[in-house]
Amino acid sequence: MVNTIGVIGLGVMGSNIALNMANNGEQVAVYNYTSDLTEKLMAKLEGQILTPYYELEAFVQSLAAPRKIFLMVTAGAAIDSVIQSLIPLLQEGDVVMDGGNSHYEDTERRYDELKAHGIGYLGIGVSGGEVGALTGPSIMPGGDLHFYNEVAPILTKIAAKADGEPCCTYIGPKGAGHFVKMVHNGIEYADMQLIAEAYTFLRGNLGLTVEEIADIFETWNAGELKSYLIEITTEILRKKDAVTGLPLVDVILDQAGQKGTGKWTSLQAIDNGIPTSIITEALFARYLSALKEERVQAQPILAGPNKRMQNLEKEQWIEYVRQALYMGKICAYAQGFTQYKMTSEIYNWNLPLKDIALIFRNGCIIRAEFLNVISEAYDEKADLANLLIAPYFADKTASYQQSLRNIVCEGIQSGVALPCLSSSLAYYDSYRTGASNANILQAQRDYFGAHTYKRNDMEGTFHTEW
Ligand SMILES: NC(=O)C1=CN([C@@H]2O[C@H](COP(=O)(O)OP(=O)(O)OC[C@H]3O[C@@H](n4cnc5c(N)ncnc54)[C@H](OP(=O)(O)O)[C@@H]3O)[C@@H](O)[C@H]2O)C=CC1
Ligand SMILES: O=C(CO)[C@H](O)[C@H](O)COP(=O)(O)O
Repeated sequence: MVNTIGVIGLGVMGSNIALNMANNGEQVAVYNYTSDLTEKLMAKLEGQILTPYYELEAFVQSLAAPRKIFLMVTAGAAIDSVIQSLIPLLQEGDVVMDGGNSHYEDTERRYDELKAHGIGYLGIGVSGGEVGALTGPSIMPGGDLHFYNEVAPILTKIAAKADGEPCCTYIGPKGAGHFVKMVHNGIEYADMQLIAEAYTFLRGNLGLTVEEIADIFETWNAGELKSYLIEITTEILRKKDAVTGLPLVDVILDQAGQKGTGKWTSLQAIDNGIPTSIITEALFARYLSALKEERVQAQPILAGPNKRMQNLEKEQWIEYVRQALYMGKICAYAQGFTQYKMTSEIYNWNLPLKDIALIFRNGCIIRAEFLNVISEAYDEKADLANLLIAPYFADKTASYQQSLRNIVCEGIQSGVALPCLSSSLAYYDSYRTGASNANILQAQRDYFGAHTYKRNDMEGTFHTEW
């Protein structure tokens, strides 16, 4: 049997990626290091042909040369372990692809190791969740272009399509693909948290029911906020708990999980001086949510504002929330794309920002109508410093900033935390401030540590005997 591609790791994502490949005409060999998942997958096949292997060597030998192997295993040590088992079985020219959420620096290390053996290594960001893996994810491949070109016919076939184009494009060398996926997830955290805050305001400050909010989200999803995350949140809000009959969201414990990619996004930004405050606030919101017991204990101890809740005019304030959410989203994506731009310059990756926006239009978790305007902004000016100053976004924020101010002020006055909406406004206001207060910081640093400062009226470095 000669298989055209092999998939290792048959969990949630790997089994569906393998089926997606088979549905697109590939002869797919599958292997999992424990046999249970392989048997489970083989039992649920509906006409698709996958060929299972229970020994790694037989799996590798079944593949046409040069071999193409797609890993979809738990990120971290498991990937290293699989790679170490594969190396003695592979030949020069074979290509190993890692489709998991690996840290891009791990990908660079693995790339170097496999390159020394003449084996190609592609770090491939895959987004779309369980369903996307089967029906078409967004795919972000990084590594050597000639190795990408060998697997591109398969990857582009299995990818989601937007306007008939595959949501898969070559991202850049070495770890660039996994880097782009990592920041995608950071943006995802911010987008999710912004939606959660809009929900909080509609529910708490406007007193709307979960069903009413579902209807509002459905309406929003027909306009400029149209996105997968708004769409699924509408469905989530409509779901009733089978046990209590309550909206399911009302019985879900308010402690958010996370698997690390959002944290890595913030750490990378902090390490490299990239301002991603909204993304990081979204991460911290998850961390604070995890302190459930402490929050419950603090609730009766800590005072809130004296001000009583205002009776807000609903229709008007629903529109403010919509505009505030859109504006928050613009600021969060501006931060994520700034992280792409600045990191691309650090590594000399030449990341294709316009194409990244294009491949995010379908398949991935942050897919949205909005990505069309982002791609247009980079089409007009490839070296745009920040999305906020692109004409479309400058006009939009000019129209919507007052709504964001209204919502943030009302949240502050009523004692409702809106960390990402507030952070969006602070980012917007800071970015549009030509003369900031960093002069005070520089003076303080020079006062206590003789760190010196620069002047805005003459060249040179100065120190004052304060
Ligand atoms: N779920 C999602 O929505 C998305 C996930 N991802 C990423 O894709 C990757 C896979 O995720 P997912 O399919 O959800 O995870 P699962 O937990 O469902 O699957 C993990 C797979 O890795 C295998 N595995 C675990 N440890 C080892 C090991 N030491 N050696 C060999 N194989 C091992 C597991 O085999 P066994 O069960 O037999 O141990 C299983 O096949 C992760 O990196 C994840 O972050 C990316 C995009 C979306
Ligand atoms: O990559 C993904 C989506 O794009 C995965 O679903 C990932 O697990 C999401 O991150 P987290 O679990 O930290 O919320």
